[in-house]
Amino acid sequence: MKKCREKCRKIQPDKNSGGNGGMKNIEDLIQKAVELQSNGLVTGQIADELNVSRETVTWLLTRSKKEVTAPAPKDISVNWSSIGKSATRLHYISLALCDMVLETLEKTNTEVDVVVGVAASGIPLASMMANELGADFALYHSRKGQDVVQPGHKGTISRNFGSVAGKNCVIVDDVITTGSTTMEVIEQLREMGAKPRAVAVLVDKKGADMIANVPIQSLVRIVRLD
Ligand SMILES: O=P(O)(O)OC[C@H]1O[C@H](OP(=O)(O)OP(=O)(O)O)[C@H](O)[C@@H]1O
Repeated sequence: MKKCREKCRKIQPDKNSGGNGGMKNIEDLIQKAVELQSNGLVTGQIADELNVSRETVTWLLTRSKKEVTAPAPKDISVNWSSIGKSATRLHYISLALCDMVLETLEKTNTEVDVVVGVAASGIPLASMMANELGADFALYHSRKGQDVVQPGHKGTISRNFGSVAGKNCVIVDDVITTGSTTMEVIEQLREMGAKPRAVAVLVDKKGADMIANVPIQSLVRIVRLD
């Protein structure tokens, strides 16, 4: 623990931001949405960047023009930059996710062959988890990361890293919002002959136990009461 504290002291607090990448309230979120829009990002990209729904982005951008009368959409903005900024913190979080995945896979006596990181935000955690589990690391580029998404376009496994065919896979991402990316990765891996066995994420905003028959493990699961 002393070693941990020594390492942790090296992590620099963000100036002017309270240490969480600068988004503390709705006004910060609005400002960030406007900034991303002026950098050329479209609604879906801003939504992914802020880990909120498209509807919320539309609301934030309208509100920035002081035009809004509608109440805010029911949504939760996820900012995990206090973890993502530090390899040390990512490492400890990846250990927790490994523990949760192993607990799930023990029930079916399944070994992990490959940890598949979903680009971009799933990559650092997946890489650290693969190291810890003694498994290969593979990288999945989702459809929505493509410049122009046409019907029939598929996501891809990067050839620079591990392959997945015939292997037990654990899929790692940062956040599940609608679950469409997770669904896509599972379906795509199955088409490639892989066996998706578990999904590990930091935050599951959908509150799902399973997606396409694959168990979901999350550090934090959001469950709406309304
Ligand atoms: O459950 P969903 O509604 O599909 O949304 C979740 C996905 O959206 C974000 O990915 P994005 O493609 O924006 O890439 P990023 O990792 O670079 O943020 C996030 O990292 C998940 O992969």
